[in-house]
Amino acid sequence: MTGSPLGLTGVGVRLGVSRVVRDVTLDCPAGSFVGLLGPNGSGKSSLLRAVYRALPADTGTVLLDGRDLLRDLSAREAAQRVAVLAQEPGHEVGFTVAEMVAAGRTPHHGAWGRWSGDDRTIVERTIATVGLSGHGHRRFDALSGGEKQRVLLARALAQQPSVLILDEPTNHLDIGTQLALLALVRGLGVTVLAALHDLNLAAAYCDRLHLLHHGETVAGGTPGEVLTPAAIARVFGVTAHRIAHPETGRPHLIFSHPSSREDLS
Ligand SMILES: Nc1ncnc2c1ncn2[C@@H]1O[C@H](COP(=O)(O)OP(=O)(O)OP(=O)(O)O)[C@@H](O)[C@H]1O
Repeated sequence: MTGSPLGLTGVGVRLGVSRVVRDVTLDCPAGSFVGLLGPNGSGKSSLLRAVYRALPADTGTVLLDGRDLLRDLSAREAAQRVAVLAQEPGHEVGFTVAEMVAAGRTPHHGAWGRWSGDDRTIVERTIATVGLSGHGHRRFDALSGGEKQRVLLARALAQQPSVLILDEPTNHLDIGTQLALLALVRGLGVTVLAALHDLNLAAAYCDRLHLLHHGETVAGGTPGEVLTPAAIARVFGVTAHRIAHPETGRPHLIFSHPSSREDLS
């Protein structure tokens, strides 16, 4: 792999007797937004979990800033460099927004380490970045799902990671909040590897895409290269018509409903 912040080579994950990820190789160039696509059960979350070390990879290597993330970095070093925003907004109770975001600093000084002015500045800045200035005192458990995801994004950014991992971060969010969250992440310029379900959101926001099917990468490249009607039919079993988005020119898919598919045949 090159000097990219994150590079996976031949990564495989076994769960019980099942091989759920097989020989995945991909590269996340600095500042890029890389999307992982695939049907339910295709291995997206398992692959991401292997990258952030919540699951063991039984084959392959993951290089982070040139170091072997799975073997050479301590848990704390890995936590300093890889931040995760998962699909379910948290259910943590009793914490304020500021306390939740402050937890992102823990890997940098340990649970009982000294809290510095820099930490405070980083927390305030990341709360502002996600548009929640003035909300630091609010109770996290009283926020809407979209606000919670913004707080959890701020917590991830407060880690000042090399790489941000997103696992279906916009599930359960309304379309306006989905767009706002992805635009926010994209505008940060951080290196992102994200599992996404919505192919059109992936086309709109990702620089590169990798399509997983039964745990294997079946296509990789730009949205235009990956999101072909043939690949969509093969992997998702649906008919898609591709147009250019009228504003951005990026690929945009329109799906046939099963009845109209029958009409077409
Ligand atoms: N603990 C487990 N033991 C055995 N198999 C598992 C376990 N957890 C998940 N799997 C299987 O691993 C495969 C990959 O699941 P994974 O959650 O990684 O896919 P995904 O692409 O993220 O799916 P989704 O889009 O539904 O979230 C699935 O077939 C799933 O049933």
